[in-house]
Amino acid sequence: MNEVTTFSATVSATIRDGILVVTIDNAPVNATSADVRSGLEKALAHADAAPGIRGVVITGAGKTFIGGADIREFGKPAIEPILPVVIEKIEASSKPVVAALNGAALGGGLELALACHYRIASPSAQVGLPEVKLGIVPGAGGTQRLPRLIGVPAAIELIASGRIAKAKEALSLCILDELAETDLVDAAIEAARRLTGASPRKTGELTAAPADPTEIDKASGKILAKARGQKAPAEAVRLVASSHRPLAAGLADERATFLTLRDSREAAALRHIFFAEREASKVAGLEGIDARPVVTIGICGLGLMGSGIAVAALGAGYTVIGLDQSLEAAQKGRQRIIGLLERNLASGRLDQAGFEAQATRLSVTVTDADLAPCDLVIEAVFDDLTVKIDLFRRLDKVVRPETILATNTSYLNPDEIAAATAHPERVLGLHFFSPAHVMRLLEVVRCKETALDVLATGLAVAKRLRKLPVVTGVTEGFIGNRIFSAYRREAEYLLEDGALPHEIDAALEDYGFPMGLFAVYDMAGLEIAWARRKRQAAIRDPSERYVEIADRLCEAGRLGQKSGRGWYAYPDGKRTIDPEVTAIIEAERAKRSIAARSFSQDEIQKRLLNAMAAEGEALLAEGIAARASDIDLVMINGYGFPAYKGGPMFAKS
Ligand SMILES: CCCCCCCCCCCCC[C@H](O)CC(=O)SCCNC(=O)CCNC(=O)[C@H](O)C(C)(C)COP(=O)(O)OP(=O)(O)OC[C@H]1O[C@@H](n2cnc3c(N)ncnc32)[C@H](O)[C@@H]1OP(=O)(O)O
Ligand SMILES: NC(=O)c1ccc[n+]([C@@H]2O[C@H](COP(=O)([O-])OP(=O)(O)OC[C@H]3O[C@@H](n4cnc5c(N)ncnc54)[C@H](O)[C@@H]3O)[C@@H](O)[C@H]2O)c1
Repeated sequence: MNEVTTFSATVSATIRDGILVVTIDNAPVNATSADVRSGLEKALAHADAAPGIRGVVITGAGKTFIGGADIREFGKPAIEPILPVVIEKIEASSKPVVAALNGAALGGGLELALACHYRIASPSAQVGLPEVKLGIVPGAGGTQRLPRLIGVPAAIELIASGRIAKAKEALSLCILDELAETDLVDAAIEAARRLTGASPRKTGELTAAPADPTEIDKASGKILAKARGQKAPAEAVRLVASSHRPLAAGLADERATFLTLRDSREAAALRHIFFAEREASKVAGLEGIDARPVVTIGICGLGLMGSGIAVAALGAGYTVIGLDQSLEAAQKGRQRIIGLLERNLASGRLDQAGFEAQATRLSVTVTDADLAPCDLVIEAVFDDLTVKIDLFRRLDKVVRPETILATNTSYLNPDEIAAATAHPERVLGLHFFSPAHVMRLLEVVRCKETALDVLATGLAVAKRLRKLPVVTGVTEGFIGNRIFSAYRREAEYLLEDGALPHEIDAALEDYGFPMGLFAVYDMAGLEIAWARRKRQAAIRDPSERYVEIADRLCEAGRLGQKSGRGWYAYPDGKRTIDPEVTAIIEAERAKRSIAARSFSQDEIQKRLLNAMAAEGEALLAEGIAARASDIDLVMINGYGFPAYKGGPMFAKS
């Protein structure tokens, strides 16, 4: 058994065939924390001083090589040695240093590997510089070394997008030198021995050929357009595009840029979201509670939502049994689902074998009894309480006692649905967002009676569906639609008070929303909200301010884009300010004797953000939302709130 040398709590090494094999073991993702950096520095010094050591291999314990710098250290005083110093020592080593990527090499992890003299990876490894997703740029040489290896255009695309590349692509890009078909560390030791005595391959000594502006624009154009309003991607492009400079100058510029961005509000917001996403599935009281096994999912109602949910479930490996109310509807639903699978096949998201496997796991029926094998049944039938209650009572008779029943309702009360069944403890809400096979957000609705293991199962299914689950209590509209309603109400107050739809939409788009509220309304259609307002008219609180402008539009047949007119006119499909709408708004103001005034974009943004945050505070006070960051996740992932602003609760703080 080779003797183990410990250099720090998280860095140890053994010597094999004259090669020092250094292992980073810093759960959960081998982030380059201060202890890791210190251990690596000592290991390098040890190798340098030991005549019997001819080379070094650096690898990670567990399933990750290095998940990046330790994000939790950001915003705290730097602890020496800083990562760039460790990386420079690797590159300057007189003995060959080989990176053995046993898993993901991301951010600082890839930057460390780029400074090694050879990079070998397991076929399952992934590489990337995702720093822009945290509002920063690579700060340990990535913007300077990567283009020296793969060229400026390819480096711009990877760094400005922050995307992750699989091992095969990384090899083809020359980020990696070799894929280990056998034991990774054995192959890395062999590589280190081959490099012993040869002149070291120092990435930093390569020269990045200058790229011409057209190449730079081609590599960055779409990425920067999509990242509208964010600083980091543009800074990444600038740093990579100027990587033909001497290395020292490029590294200095990169570090200064990294530090500026790291301390920005945008980076703080994106770090907030990074950790919020991981917090959201941690529900108090579920520790040690096992989820029930789910293999077969029933989906009742194969319309817009049900078909999307079916595609998501098939893609996650579940068997799906779809039920609709007639053979025609069931067949139509099946066709809709197969059509979506065929789109995935055509786009390359699915290969032929995958398509056939998923299609084989789908069956549709009109017979309740065919749902007997289901471990979970999700209903997505008409949003009518009687229909849903009747369905759940029918399901009670055919599924097993441990089968979980979930409702996808947007606005009905899941507690009322649960109360109508024989086993309310097995009922919860799974509120998908449309299109259900695309949108990550999934509100997991905890009903009054929902059992803990049922809730745990909902979260486990959400994770397997690659959704972002956020637990909510029962209230009308749950977290997202309740805040959206408050935000819409405030926007309509602003209309009565003097603003116009295009001014409000411009203020929202200036803030970072991809599309303003009224433009979204026209796209979704005004009739659903109108029908709900008419249903609620009888129970509306007369003391509450109610704006009738939207009712006037609907009464005039202005139901949105599909009717050619809504909050805007759409001559030849182009959204256009419509004086008729302005006249309707002015008439409503006159009815209320409101003296209209103009509003600045800042005033509009503040009023709408305050309305969202106030409703969020109410949701927290009522115990509907467990934490403010959950509310931020819902508004970012379900309603277009710009992630780099952190969400309404973060923005308010
Ligand atoms: C005078 C001197 C002044 C100072 C000078 C300073 C000079 C400049 C120094 C520059 C140093 C920076 C260098 C570098 O360019 C910057 C970076 O590397 S930023 C980080 C980049 N990496 C990432 O963005 C990857 C983030 N992580 C992931 O994508 C995933 O976690 C994963 C690695 C793919 C693993 O995925 P999963 O297996 O699903 O695991 P989870 O995502 O659930 O995470 C598990 C657990 O780990 C926590 N975690 C993950 N990554 C990090 C991280 N990088 N830092 C800290 N913690 C991390 C995550 O929050 C989970 O925690 P838990 O919920 O379990 O508590
Ligand atoms: N549309 C959205 O954006 C959205 C978003 C989230 C949640 N939801 C909720 O999802 C549910 C379905 O919405 P949708 O937009 O998919 O509706 P839809 O009209 O597109 O589909 C409903 C489907 O249910 C079927 N159906 C109706 N009654 C049935 C019954 N008794 N048994 C079996 N099948 C029956 C219909 O034939 C139809 O195929 C609603 O509760 C809605 O609130 C909708």
